[in-house]
Amino acid sequence: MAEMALLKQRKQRVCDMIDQESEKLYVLSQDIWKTPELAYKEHTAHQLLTSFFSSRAWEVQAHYHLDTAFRAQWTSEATDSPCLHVGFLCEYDALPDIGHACGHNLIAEVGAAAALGLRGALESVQPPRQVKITVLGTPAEEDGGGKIDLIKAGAFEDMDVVFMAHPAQGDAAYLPDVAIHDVTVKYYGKASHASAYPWEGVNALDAAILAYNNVSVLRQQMKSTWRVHGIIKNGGVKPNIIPDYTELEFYLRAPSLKELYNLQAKVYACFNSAATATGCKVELSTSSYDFYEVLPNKTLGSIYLENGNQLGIQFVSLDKGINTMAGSTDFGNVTYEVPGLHPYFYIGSKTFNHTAEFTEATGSEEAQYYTLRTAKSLAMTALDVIFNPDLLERIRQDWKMAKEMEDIPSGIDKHRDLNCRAGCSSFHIKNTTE
Ligand SMILES: NCCCC[C@H](NC(=O)CCCN)C(=O)O
Repeated sequence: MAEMALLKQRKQRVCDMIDQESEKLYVLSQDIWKTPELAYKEHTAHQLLTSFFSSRAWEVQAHYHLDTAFRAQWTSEATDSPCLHVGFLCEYDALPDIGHACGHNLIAEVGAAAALGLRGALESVQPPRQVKITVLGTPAEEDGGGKIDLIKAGAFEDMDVVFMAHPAQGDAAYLPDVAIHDVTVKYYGKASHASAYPWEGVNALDAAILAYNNVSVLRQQMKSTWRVHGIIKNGGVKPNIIPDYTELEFYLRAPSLKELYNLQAKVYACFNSAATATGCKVELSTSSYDFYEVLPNKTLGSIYLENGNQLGIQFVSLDKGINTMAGSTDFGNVTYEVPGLHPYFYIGSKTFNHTAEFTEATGSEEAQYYTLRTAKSLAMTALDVIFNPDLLERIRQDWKMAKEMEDIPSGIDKHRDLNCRAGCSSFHIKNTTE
């Protein structure tokens, strides 16, 4: 009973600590929201966040493996037991033209607030074992996948559990974020005067249209959980010049890597056959890592639900979920490295991510109550893991089982691109350290 009472006290300390910092946390997320920056170019956000932690006596490493990534760390007083390492992730990249329409400014705030709250609780009571808290600033979720660069740099190697949370239309401990593969399709033909001697041309726009229509007819054979969506970025320059170059961009998604690989082969056949039919050359390339699906962790999810319920969160269940199909996130790749939890949280608006209306909602004061409540729930979940060693063992068991369910197709070098196996001619990651 005493232990329970103590834990309750510590959780209250988490909430008090976050409430004490609410003003500064709001300013932090507002300043990020007001200066939307794209993937790998989040220089202002990086500066705001590193200053935020440096001014609170965290050990900060700016430009951590990436120009706009950072690491902030705090370790409790040393005891003789092995250290337990908890990670909180901050995202802060915006979308082109519509700013923070996915609320990554609030993701950063949640990560910062949860870390402050957990540290506050641990400083007020000596934990039974040494605890290290790491806040990782992970740029470029919307385009490229900064977390994967950090995985490859070893940033997650000794973490025991990692948390973040994402704004949405309701609260859910887990949504099935799916695996994704991006591909850019370039067709090369031969220009000619479209009226005088069209027969001399090789029409790259015909190839693009055929490719798009090939995918459209493929849809009737696609599983309902697969997604293929794309745009034509370049369709030619003038009607009287047979296009000698066209460019398309597609995202392919599936609930698992195995299915993504299967889907990719089918869609690549659509692109290649359009080249054959028109006599064009085709080049398939990507500038983003493949994101893996987010592996669920039942134990972490149930602890989070308990803590969220204590704070009055009304969770939606998957069957009545806000949306049983989520998007994709490079947090999925992180869950293959370390047990993780990536809940969704209501921000006071039913508008949809990636819309101008959601941008307004993520910059609103109303979002703050929900954002801080989510941070409290995450930090309280971390406290449960720290003070109940059995939980960590169960979390690890869940993680091992989830990974075994989705053994990555053999021969795929983890966190490289599936393209290597499916005929993609080039794979170049936009990486500011190059
Ligand atoms: N390489 C493209 C990645 C697109 C990621 C993008 N992510 C989000 O919208 C955040 C969803 C959070 N689960 C997507 O289109 O899914």
